[in-house]
Amino acid sequence: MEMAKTLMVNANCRNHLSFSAILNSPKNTKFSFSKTMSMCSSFCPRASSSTPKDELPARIGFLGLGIMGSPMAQNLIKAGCDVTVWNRTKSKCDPLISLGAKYKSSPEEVAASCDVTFSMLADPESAVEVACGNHGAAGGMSPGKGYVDVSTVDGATSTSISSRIKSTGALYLEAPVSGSKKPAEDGQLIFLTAGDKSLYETAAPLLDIMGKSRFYLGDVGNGAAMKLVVNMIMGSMMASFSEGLLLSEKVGLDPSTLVEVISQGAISSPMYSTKGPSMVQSLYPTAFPLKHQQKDLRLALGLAESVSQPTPIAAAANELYKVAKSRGLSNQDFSAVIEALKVARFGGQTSSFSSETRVSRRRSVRRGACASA
Ligand SMILES: NC(=O)C1=CN([C@@H]2O[C@H](COP(=O)(O)OP(=O)(O)OC[C@H]3O[C@@H](n4cnc5c(N)ncnc54)[C@H](OP(=O)(O)O)[C@@H]3O)[C@@H](O)[C@H]2O)C=CC1
Ligand SMILES: O=CC(=O)O
Repeated sequence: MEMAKTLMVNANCRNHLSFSAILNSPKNTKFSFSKTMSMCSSFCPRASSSTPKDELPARIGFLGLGIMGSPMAQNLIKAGCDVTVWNRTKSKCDPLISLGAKYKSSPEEVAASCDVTFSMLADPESAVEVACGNHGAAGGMSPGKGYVDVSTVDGATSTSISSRIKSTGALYLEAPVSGSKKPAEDGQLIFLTAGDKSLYETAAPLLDIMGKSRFYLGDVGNGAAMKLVVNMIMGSMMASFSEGLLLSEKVGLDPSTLVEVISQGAISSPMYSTKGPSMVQSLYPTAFPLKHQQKDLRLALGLAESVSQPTPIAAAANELYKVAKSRGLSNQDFSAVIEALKVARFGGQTSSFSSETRVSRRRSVRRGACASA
């Protein structure tokens, strides 16, 4: 078995089991880990020291080199991994090839030439296409290999990809990430994994290169569900923050001061502190595309529907993101959802946080207050 020659798993959890020992175990899916392993089976922070290069899976594939996939693959290359890349738009492979990555011209060829293949695709449709479509990764999978899908998709999609991959004898792990462009660049992602535990252990040193922590959540679907719940909350938070910024401005307050006030209190969040200042300037440099946030809300609402859980706040937020999409903001950062709340006026111009409008509005609010006093 190709993988077996290199795999010592999970320095982080202090378990040094070879991959061959795991796969050849009579109870493959229930191999007997030490108590230490069961203690850290749910949550593991990143290993404090880096895993020696010769303990990493030998050949790593990476499919999908968008905002997230590119820096994730780059971190693997920089850590000394042997990485083979593929992306639908080939030009996005070039910077990684110049860093030392190999290139194959289809997901199938990548999977055939690698031990563990990661995929980071836009949505359920592309995740299925790349895994199971014509010349998809499944065509190159076989026993001893693993497929780790880190895209944000719904549980049903993940389950169907899992079935196809496992029908080849390979292992499957869903591992969506929490954390955006900057955490991806800094190797600070949070992995929400579920599926084959032995592949989780094999992939752990790689996850630790790309992320700061990882959760193992059990059966396929649980990682997807956790990610959707997190992003449902995030989408609603951003919509609510947008309302607050615009309301503060309309009543004559400085939205930048609101951002500062929030940063010091109980609802402080890195998301508000990082995105707030640019939102005040009506700037939305893309880290997490708005179309993906709306996709996640749509999928989260489907998840809620499947268990009859009311989610009225998320449903309202979803409508707002749909409006933003219809205004051509799909590829802007999801903080551009604030634009959906700006009232059209002056021949179609929407309001903005220009200091001029802020000052004049503050004056007129004060005038109104005096007049009614
Ligand atoms: N950006 C973020 O902050 C975060 C994103 N995510 C999730 O990660 C995933 C990727 O996000 P991100 O990198 O931002 O997205 P991007 O839109 O930047 O990249 C999407 C990737 O999917 C590929 N793709 C899209 N459609 C197809 C298709 N039909 N066939 C093959 N490949 C396709 C794109 O290829 P091409 O280059 O050819 O278009 C590209 O590689 C999404 O599921 C997103 O929800 C999770 C956490 C954070
Ligand atoms: O999915 C987006 C994120 O920031 O996490």
